[in-house]
Amino acid sequence: MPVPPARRLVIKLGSSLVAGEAGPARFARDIAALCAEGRQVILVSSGAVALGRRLLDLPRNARLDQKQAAAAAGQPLLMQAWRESLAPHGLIPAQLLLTAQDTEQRRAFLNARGTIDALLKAGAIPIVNENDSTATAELRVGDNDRLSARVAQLSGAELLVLLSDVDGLYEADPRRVPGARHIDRVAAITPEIMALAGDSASGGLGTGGMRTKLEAARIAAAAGCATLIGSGEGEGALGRLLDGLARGTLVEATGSPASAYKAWIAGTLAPAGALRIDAGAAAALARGSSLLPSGVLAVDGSFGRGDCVALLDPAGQEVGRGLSRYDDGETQRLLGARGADIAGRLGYSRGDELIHRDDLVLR
Ligand SMILES: Nc1ncnc2c1ncn2[C@@H]1O[C@H](COP(=O)(O)OP(=O)(O)O)[C@@H](O)[C@H]1O
Ligand SMILES: N[C@@H](CCC(=O)OP(=O)(O)O)C(=O)O
Repeated sequence: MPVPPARRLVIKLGSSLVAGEAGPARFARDIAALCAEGRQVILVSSGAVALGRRLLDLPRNARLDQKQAAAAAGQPLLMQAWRESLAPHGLIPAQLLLTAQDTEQRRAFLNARGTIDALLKAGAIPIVNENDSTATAELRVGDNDRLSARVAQLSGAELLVLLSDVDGLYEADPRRVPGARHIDRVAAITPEIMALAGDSASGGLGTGGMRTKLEAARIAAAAGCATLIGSGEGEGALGRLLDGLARGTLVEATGSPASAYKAWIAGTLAPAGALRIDAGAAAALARGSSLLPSGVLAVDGSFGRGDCVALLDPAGQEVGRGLSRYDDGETQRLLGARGADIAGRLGYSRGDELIHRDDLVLR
């Protein structure tokens, strides 16, 4: 099965793989090989609850508060296991504990995105888990399949790999129906496809089963990211899956991460304010440039960093919209400034552009 090439990948590893006997060490060689090829790898690792439950001797059917306690005790063990696995390959793990809010609220989303970008630039491997110990019932994503899809969305990944104890989607749970047929490729997550998926049956370690994997694939697809569901069992499983040597289920993406991100800016956001720009700036934007402070004449409305603002030309026509790097007060102080003046005027700089071209959509 040909696997789409991806520069940035999110790889999610289920509890049964990470907190089981073999631990995460068997993935390290394949992760190192991906990095050596110049690919950017973000891991979403489950396992904190299972490891902590063992350490604290809590029952399998623990209450929510006991699971939260288990996650608090297990998370350091999980990171220790990853550190010991990655260090021999010269790789540095970095922990990110996210809540649902971090992936849904725009400012938190952009913050998490910035941190992941900075970690990848510094050569580290971001290892994400949900912040289980403090997330309340209403604020939880609840399973790492969906969390990993949110991470794929916020990091602009092209491929989400869901590694589990099963080599993809079957027409029925193969643990319950031994002769069930394997499905190689899914063009879209329709209700008929969703109906094939059952809950977790992996001896009580996993959360969500195939259902949450398909929900994750649907979120990822809408963000322009394909999903590959496969087995992570055995040495070299990740490499074999990505090389098309082991079977899995590929769920296709709709469009690209960049087009999905721009559609999100253009369609889902109501602008919080507006920037009146001059004719030169409007022409530069049409040529594909970012918006610099020197082309902005006036600031309307009240907006924060990361908020969406409309861009109005001298005739008052909206020529586009984008996410502002500076809030309304900062933007006001930057009117007419050149890049080099920004730090002088504000005492700091978040970059020369008011709106970077990647965060900008023209009408
Ligand atoms: N249609 C299906 N195809 C494949 N697996 C299924 C299906 N329905 C339910 N499952 C179950 O989903 C399990 C994988 O999910 P889960 O136990 O949550 O794993 P993980 O911990 O890796 O997230 C499989 O072991 C399998 O028993
Ligand atoms: N955040 C939890 C994992 C939740 C979860 O989705 O588990 P799994 O189905 O094994 O990927 C933990 O670290 O134990």
